Amino acid sequence: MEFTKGHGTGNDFVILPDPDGALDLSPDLVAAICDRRRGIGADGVLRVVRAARHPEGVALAGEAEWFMDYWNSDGSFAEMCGNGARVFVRYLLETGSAAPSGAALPVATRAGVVRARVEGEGVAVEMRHPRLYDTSTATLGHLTLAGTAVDVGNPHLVCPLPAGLELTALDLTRPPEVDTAVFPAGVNVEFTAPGEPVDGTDRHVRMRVYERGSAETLSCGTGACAVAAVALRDAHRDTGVVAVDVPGGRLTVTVTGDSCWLSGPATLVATGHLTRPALSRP
Ligand SMILES: N[C@@H](CCC[C@H](N)C(=O)O)C(=O)O
Repeated sequence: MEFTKGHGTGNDFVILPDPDGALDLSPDLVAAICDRRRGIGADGVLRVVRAARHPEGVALAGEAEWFMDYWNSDGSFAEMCGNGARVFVRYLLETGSAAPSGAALPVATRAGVVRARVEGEGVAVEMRHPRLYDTSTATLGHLTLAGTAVDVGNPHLVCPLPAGLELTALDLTRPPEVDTAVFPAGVNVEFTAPGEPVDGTDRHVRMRVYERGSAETLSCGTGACAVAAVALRDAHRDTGVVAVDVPGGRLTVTVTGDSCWLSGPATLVATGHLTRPALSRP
């Protein structure tokens, strides 16, 4: 099985080309591939399938040639992955699976079709417009934080830290406790703190994230969109440009009345051959 490894601001993925949807990918195999000691190691897997050849992509095949079949590192599915979509597009272009053009490139996902464009070294993806829909809490040990629930195709809970508490002080080695009545399918939890002003942006936020299905990651694109939407709401704005610093770098989110663009670096770092026996785990 051929693979490519790539990342967007440190959110890393194993990319598996499977144009005809012939690969027998299972949760166990995904978890084995993502294992950082016995496998290749990644936050998730991106299977590259023709939309027409994937059961969840076929209805979108008229709009997009390729379906991003995203899996979390524990072998669970997610509806959407913002950094994954940016790396997926980089892969399509670098392998010649899609032709570079002035027009935005459509990609089918479980959350619908997203459109992408190359911006120098980076890739920008037009995401679903974030929808703020509830309030809830996340608990880490003795610390309970209030937050805003945001739908970006997948679920998020954005929790600003109280003044005086630093992001580095949080222990994210364990999952935050969340209200399963509000988040029956689980949730990605972002912890945020304000950043210093950044030229060309309206807001600057720093964040750490505990991802559903992947634990703490260095970056989360949908999470950055959720964080930007909450930052703009808190500034009494509907639109604006927000710099979101994640442990793996900087993402920029541009929210207009009807669109939300996520941009940042997207890089391919290696290709190789995966042997299934080598992935067997005790
Ligand atoms: N890192 C991703 C989000 C991946 C999916 C998430 N863990 C979930 O289960 O919803 C991103 O960049 O958006």
